[in-house]
Amino acid sequence: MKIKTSSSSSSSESHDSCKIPKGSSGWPFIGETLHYIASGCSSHPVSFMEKRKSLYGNVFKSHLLGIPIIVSTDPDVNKVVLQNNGSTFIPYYPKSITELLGKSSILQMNGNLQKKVHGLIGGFLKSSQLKARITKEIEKSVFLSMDSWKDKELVYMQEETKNITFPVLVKVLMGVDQAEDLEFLKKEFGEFIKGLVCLPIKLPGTRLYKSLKAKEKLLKMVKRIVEEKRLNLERIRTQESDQMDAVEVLLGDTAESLPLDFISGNVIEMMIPGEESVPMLMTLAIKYLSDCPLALKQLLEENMVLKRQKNQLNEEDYVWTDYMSLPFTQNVISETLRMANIVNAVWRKALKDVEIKGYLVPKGWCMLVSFLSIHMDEENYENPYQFNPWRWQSKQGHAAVNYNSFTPFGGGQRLCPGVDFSRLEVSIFLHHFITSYRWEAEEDFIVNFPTVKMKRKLPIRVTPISPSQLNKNHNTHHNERIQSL
Ligand code: HEM
Repeated sequence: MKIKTSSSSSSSESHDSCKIPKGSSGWPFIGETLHYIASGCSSHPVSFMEKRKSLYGNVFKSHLLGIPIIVSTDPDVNKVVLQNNGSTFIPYYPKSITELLGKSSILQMNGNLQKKVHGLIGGFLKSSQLKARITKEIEKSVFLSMDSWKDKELVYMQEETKNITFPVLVKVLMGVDQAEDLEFLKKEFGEFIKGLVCLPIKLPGTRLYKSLKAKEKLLKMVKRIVEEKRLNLERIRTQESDQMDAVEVLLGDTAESLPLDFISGNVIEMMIPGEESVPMLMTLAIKYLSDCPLALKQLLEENMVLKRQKNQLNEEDYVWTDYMSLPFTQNVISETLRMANIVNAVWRKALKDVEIKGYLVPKGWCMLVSFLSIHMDEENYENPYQFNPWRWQSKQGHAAVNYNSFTPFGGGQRLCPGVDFSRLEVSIFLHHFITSYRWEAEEDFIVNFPTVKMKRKLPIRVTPISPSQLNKNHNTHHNERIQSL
C-alpha cells in the first residue's frame, strides 16, 4: 500500500481529497480519556475501540491523555505506520515515560543509531549461540523456582514467573549472576518501572522522583559493570561470540565505539520491554490453559513425548531446538499472545502530513496503533474470545490469512528483537511446569489497565506429578485417541 506525505503543516481538516478520520474529540481538555480508561479497566478492554469502529469505521479520531489522536484498528493502516518508522512516524510516549527514558534510549531514538543498536541487539538475541547457552540458564532458573514451591500452599504465578525471567534477563544483558547484585538490580529496577505510568511531576516524594532516583542507582551499578568490561575490550573482541552478553556486544562493535553512558542507559532501558512481558506471557498461558482442559491435555501429550524421548535416550540434556520444535506448544503461545498481551498497542507521532488508505494524519498528531482490537476482531479471527490454539494449526489460521493481523511483537524496523528469546523462555517454562505438576487455579481475572496483569497474581495450588501418574496419563490419552479415530 502506498502512502503520500507532505512536510507542510496541515491547518485545515482536509488534504486534497483526504480527510482526517471521523470521530469525536470528547470533552474539552480530557477528551475521551475517561472512556478509554474505563474500557481498559473493564472485562472487555476493546469496547472503546468497538463502539467507535461501529460509528466511524476502522480508523477514527479521538482525544486521549491531552492530545488529539488517530486510532487505527485496521491491519493495513497499522502495517504502513509500523513500516514507516523514522522519517514519517516516530515513537511517542507519555511524559512520565520520556522523563524516565534517556533521550538516547533505543525505545525513543531514531535514525541510523536506532538501526545500528537494533541490528546489534537483534542479531545477538536471535543467534543460535545465545539460544544454546541461555537454554541452560533458563532451565536452571525454572528448576530453582519450582524447588521453592514445596512448602507453599499457594503459588502466585505472576510473581514466580518474574523470579524465573529476571535472573535470565540480567545475565543476557550484562552477565550479572551474583546473588547480591541480582537482588540490588531487582529491587531498584522494580522501583524504577513503577514510575512508567504516573503523573509527570518530578518533586521530592512523588512517584516519578522516586523512580528517577532508582534509575540513578541502577546507572551507577551498570556503569561500573560496563567500565570493567571496557577494560577487557581486547579480550572481548577475541572471545567466542557464544560467551558474550549484550553489553559486550555493544562494546565490541568495531565500526564505532558507543559512549559508556549510552550503553549503560540503554541496557537499563532494554530491561523494560524484557522484564514484564515474558513473565506475563507465561502467567497468561497458565490462566488460559487452566480454563481449557482440552488444550492442556494436548500440550501435555506433546511435551511428554519429548520428555520420554529424553529419558529413554538417557539424554537429560535438552537443546533449544527441542523446545522450539513442539508445534502445539508454539500454537498455545501464539494464541495467548493474540488474546492478551502486555503490549496491546504502540503510539506514534506523525512528522509530516500523511495519507494512508484515504485517511489524513496531520503533522504533529499522534496515532494509536492498536494490536488487541485487531486480534479480537471476528473479521480476522473466528470466535475471537475463544482460546483456540488449534486455529494456528491450519495454514489459514496461521496469522489469520493476513499476516498484518497478528502483531504482538510489533513490526517494521522496531519489530521486537526479543521474539525468539521470549518464545524459547516460555516453551522451556511450559515444558517443565506442565510435565512436573498438576495444578488448580483459584478464580482470578485479567486486568488491562494501565498494563495487563492478573487481579490476584494468579494463585494456584500445585501437586507434583509422579512418574507413574505420567505414564498412566499417557496411556489414557493414547486410548482416548484410538477410540476417537
Ligand atoms: C512476550 C514478550 C515480548 C513482547 C510481547 C514484546 C513486544 C514488543 C513490541 C510490540 C515492540 C515494538 C515497540 C514499538 O514498535 O514501539 C518491542 C520492542 C522491543 N523489544 Fe520486545 N517484547 C517482548 C520481549 C522482549 C524481550 C525479552 C526483550 C529483550 C531481552 C525485548 C526487547 C525489545 C527492544 C530492545 C525493543 C525496542 C526495539 C526498537 O525500538 O528498535 N522484548 N517489543
